[in-house]
Amino acid sequence: MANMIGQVILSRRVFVTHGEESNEFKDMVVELMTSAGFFNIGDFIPSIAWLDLQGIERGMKKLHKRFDVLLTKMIEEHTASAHKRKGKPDFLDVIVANQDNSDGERLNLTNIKALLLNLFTAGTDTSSSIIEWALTEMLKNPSILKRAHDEMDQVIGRNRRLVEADIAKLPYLQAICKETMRKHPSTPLNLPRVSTEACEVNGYYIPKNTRLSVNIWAIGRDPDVWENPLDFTPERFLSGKYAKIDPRGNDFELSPFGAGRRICAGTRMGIVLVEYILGTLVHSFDWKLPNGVVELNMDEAFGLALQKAVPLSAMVSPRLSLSAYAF
Ligand code: HEM
Repeated sequence: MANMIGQVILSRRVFVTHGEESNEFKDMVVELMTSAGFFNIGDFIPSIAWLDLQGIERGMKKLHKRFDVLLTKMIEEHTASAHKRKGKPDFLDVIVANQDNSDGERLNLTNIKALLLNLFTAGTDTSSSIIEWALTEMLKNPSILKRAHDEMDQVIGRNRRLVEADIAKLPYLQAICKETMRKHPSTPLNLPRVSTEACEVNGYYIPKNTRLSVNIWAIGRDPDVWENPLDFTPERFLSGKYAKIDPRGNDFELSPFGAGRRICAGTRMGIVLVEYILGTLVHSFDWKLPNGVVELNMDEAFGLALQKAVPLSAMVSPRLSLSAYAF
């Protein structure tokens, strides 16, 4: 995931091999997302915030230093290879070229590092957790996996891998992604908001400066909105009353990317990443539970992102012709 975002932002994979560095990066993102979701007493009783009773601030500062080393290296390497991208600028080239905007404000190195950190962290853990939950649900419901395979065999066949252009012809795959975003939204409480004015919502008075969270997770499981909300039923998005519901911020029943002015900046990219990577994994492999495992653990771990408490383990075997796996 980080490598795909790296291609867009920096024109290169950020981790060349599956080694220590990429594992460390994943652990750092998970730590950041988990710490960001902690209930920090100091946020609610500001007079004792300086005590940092739970050590959350201390931990975040340590993590910040580790991210800083990684981002500094990425930016230095990008600057050194600028000559190779003449006429083909990437995201970071465009940002650097526009550091001085017309309002007289300047984007400094810290701002640019913060932006990269934001994109890498917001884009990786969110997308990968949806893919992991989708595979888990399919292993739990083999008829869904079979229907997805049948659709892919018809549209793509078994002699090549899925390409992005296939996705538009795979409505069942799209429905699986939507159903996963409904039941397992990767950012369950969205990002917090603060009310700039006092207001009333559904009869509740909300004073000015109140910190508010929208519980996307609960909305996705609300029986007043969804029939059998605890079931995993992608078919609900193929026909009938839910068919037109779209996750891109206009239908509030399903808003895994948030909504409004601060909606996820990577909504379109997130959807494509999830559909493409999940589609490729499902199309390319048969998926089975490891020998001896009969029941899947569906527990959720609390944090800013909704991780599986126990990572998915599965057995995969190839299902395409051998040549389809060649690079
Ligand atoms: C399936 C994948 C993703 C999901 C479910 C997701 C979800 C979210 C959510 C719920 C928010 C908060 C929105 C709000 O406050 O209303 C958010 C913010 C954000 N996301 Fe994503 N995201 C995903 C992928 C990505 C990707 C791929 C990128 C970029 C590479 C990205 C970049 C961002 C950024 C920069 C913000 C902050 C926007 C702001 O506050 O202005 N996200 N995302």
